[in-house]
Amino acid sequence: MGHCFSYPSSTSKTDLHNNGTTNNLSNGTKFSSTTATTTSSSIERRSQFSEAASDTSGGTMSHSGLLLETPHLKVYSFMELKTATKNFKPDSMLGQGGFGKVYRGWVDTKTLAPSKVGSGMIVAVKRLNSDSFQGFAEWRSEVNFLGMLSHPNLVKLLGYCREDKELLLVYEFMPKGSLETHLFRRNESFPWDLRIKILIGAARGLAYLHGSQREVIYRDFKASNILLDSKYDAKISDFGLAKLGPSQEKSHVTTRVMGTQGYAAPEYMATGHLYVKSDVYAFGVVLLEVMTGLRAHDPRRPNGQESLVDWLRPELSCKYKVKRIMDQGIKGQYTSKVANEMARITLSCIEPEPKNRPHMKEVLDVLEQIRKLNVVPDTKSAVASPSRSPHHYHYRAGAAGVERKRAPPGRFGVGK
Ligand SMILES: Nc1ncnc2c1ncn2[C@@H]1O[C@H](COP(=O)(O)OP(=O)(O)OP(=O)(O)O)[C@@H](O)[C@H]1O
Repeated sequence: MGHCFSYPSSTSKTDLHNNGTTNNLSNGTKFSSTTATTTSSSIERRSQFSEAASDTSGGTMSHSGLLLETPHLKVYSFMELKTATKNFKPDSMLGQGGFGKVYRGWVDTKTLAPSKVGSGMIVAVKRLNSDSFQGFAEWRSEVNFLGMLSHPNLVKLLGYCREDKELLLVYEFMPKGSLETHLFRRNESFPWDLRIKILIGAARGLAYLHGSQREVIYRDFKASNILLDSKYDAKISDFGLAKLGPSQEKSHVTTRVMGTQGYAAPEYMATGHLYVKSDVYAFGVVLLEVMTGLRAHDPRRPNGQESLVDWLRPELSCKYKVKRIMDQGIKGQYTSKVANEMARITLSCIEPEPKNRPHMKEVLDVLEQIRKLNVVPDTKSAVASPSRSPHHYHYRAGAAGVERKRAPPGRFGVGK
């Protein structure tokens, strides 16, 4: 056990690693039973918006819920967005999520009015499947949250459209796609320095949400919701499941468990109790994905390995095991110290008990220290595999070789 580390950490300034229990709670087996919660999602959604309304003045009640006043968002007609996307032509599709398709569109840089293809600036237009109640709830949540919040690490919502059954959202365009695409959908391995840069940006975004006047629980943190701008700066997208946290130090109790398989915190799966620390757990899962290059949940893996956390949690506390689980594609781009510090912070984020997890601000501090630590990469391996060098990495959203369309991710608790 000489190589196994224990808590507390001697290097961290923050008190991150003071709980050593490594419990193999299997969220993978639990959530199928918890998704059978009987209360309807409409109740949950209504309570969310009455909370939102109590904090923001000037909302207008539509027949199906509260849409807060968001004066800086542009309201588009369906016709305008049809024009901006070349009639939602399949070749302008950027991607597909559980609730709709995302298209490339063009708008005027100043007025944001739809423009001809090739003039003005590119935007991403999400057209939601409007036939499910959940689709509408996600659309409304997105408009309300992103209409109120603004931060360099949150994707910018520029406008929206609601016309008959059509629900659309217009976002700033993120040319480098999502972290998920880079980690799992490309043959070329994604360089370590970009991975850590992205994690820091995402941590900053989440810390901002948790630190806002009335804390926001994001609830769907995962690699596919971390979008990347031209400099690989991370921006959190998709506020469809976000919730305002409870006042005081209580948890938010949801009547229906929703999220994405592999990322949901055990307390949330088991009880529906939601804390900002539930987001910290999901962040820890993303840390593990970034370290290993493996998906949070993969039913194609052998028995017992489907859930990344359940499978690899024990490996995170032993130095020699950490080395073994690191993504082979980035060998030589990080030091052993970096790998071990990553393992420590990951382990503390995925602590079974929410109160034992660090705050996002602490996670951010640790990641910034880890970035500074990584000054002496193993140059021998970097030379041995030049194609893996960070400088050779290129990506363009929608470019050939990048999967544009995919099966909806394994979200649960929703009626799609
Ligand atoms: N602002 C954007 N700029 C560029 N591409 C985007 C943008 N928003 C979304 N996309 C692309 O569209 C894809 C689908 O996004 P969407 O948010 O609908 O789904 P998701 O987050 O991948 O899955 P789900 O919504 O089911 O959780 C993304 O993976 C990304 O490739």
